[in-house]
Amino acid sequence: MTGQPLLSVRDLAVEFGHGAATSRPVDGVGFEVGEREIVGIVGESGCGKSLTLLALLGLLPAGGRVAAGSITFGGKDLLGAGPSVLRSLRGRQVALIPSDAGAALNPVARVGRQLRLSLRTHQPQLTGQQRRGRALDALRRARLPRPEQALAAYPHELSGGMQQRSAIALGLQNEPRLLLADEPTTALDVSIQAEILKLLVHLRDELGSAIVFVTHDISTVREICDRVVVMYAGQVVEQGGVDEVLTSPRHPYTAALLGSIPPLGGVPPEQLETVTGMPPDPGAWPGGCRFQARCRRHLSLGEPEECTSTWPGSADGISVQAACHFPLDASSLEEVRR
Ligand SMILES: Nc1ncnc2c1ncn2[C@@H]1O[C@H](COP(=O)(O)OP(=O)(O)OP(=O)(O)O)[C@@H](O)[C@H]1O
Repeated sequence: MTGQPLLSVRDLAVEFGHGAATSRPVDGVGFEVGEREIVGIVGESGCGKSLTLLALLGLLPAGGRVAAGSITFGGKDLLGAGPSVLRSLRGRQVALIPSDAGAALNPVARVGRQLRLSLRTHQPQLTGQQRRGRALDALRRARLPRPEQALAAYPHELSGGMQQRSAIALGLQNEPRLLLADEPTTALDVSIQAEILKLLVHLRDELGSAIVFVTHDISTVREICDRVVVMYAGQVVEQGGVDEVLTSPRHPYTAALLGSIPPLGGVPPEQLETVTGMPPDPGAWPGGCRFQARCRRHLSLGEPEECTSTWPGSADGISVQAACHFPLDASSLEEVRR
């Protein structure tokens, strides 16, 4: 990344509960997003990806709080910003594309009305006719086949793919600088998933928006992202350029995730591996490296003491490139893959 990042997240921690019942599902997360970059956040279910995204928008679920860290967007401190500043940023400069468009769209309002209402909130200077024109443009940009009909439709009258495109239109119509997409394709058929991914890349190219893309599927990261942030048990365990991280992962967890998808352009192995075992619970993080109990490298090195005693964490609030005491190189990567 060159120049000032658009978004900088440092040492972010999210907590629930109090006293002995406190849990910290996001624990010291740090990464940056440059203008026009597509950054993928990837990891197994429950590792804290969605909470990280929601914390950026000040939209944590009830009972959740940011317990530490800083979030800077376009040079502005988001955590110190009051609710009115956050409200004006949300939707206008930062927009969220949810995983379940059906739930995100209002079921009792026509799509066109929802688009126009959001435009009225964020761009009150527009006339009614301009709002209608913008709404139609947004649906065209989101590649809805019959945008005029979609404007007049209720969400339930549209297919899942069309609903998701409408939700994307809602997110992009104010031309935000940053789009946050939380598993935007999980509810869709495989062929439609690929189209939506292509659409996101196209929107980045056309509107110049940066995108943070959350997924549990590392193969989609390979398709659309410039950089990747790999999360495990509330922390970032590896981050860097997609080509580098996905061809030469340095953290054993990234290598394990990659072992569960077919290799790019290569012959798929007879059996794809899954990461064996379960991640630890956010209310009881183990000391040292949290992946250690499932780590083949730790086992093959004779269970070194460092792995259980210290976390090779973050530098200056930004998580390190590979948070491992014994990062993989070409030969040890082969070893953990065998
Ligand atoms: N409202 C809540 N109250 C208490 N704990 C919560 C709450 N929401 C999430 N958590 C905890 O935070 C963990 C991380 O949640 P998060 O939704 O960020 O995971 P994720 O990586 O996005 O998973 P998924 O891919 O399944 O969406 C959960 O496993 C849960 O333990």
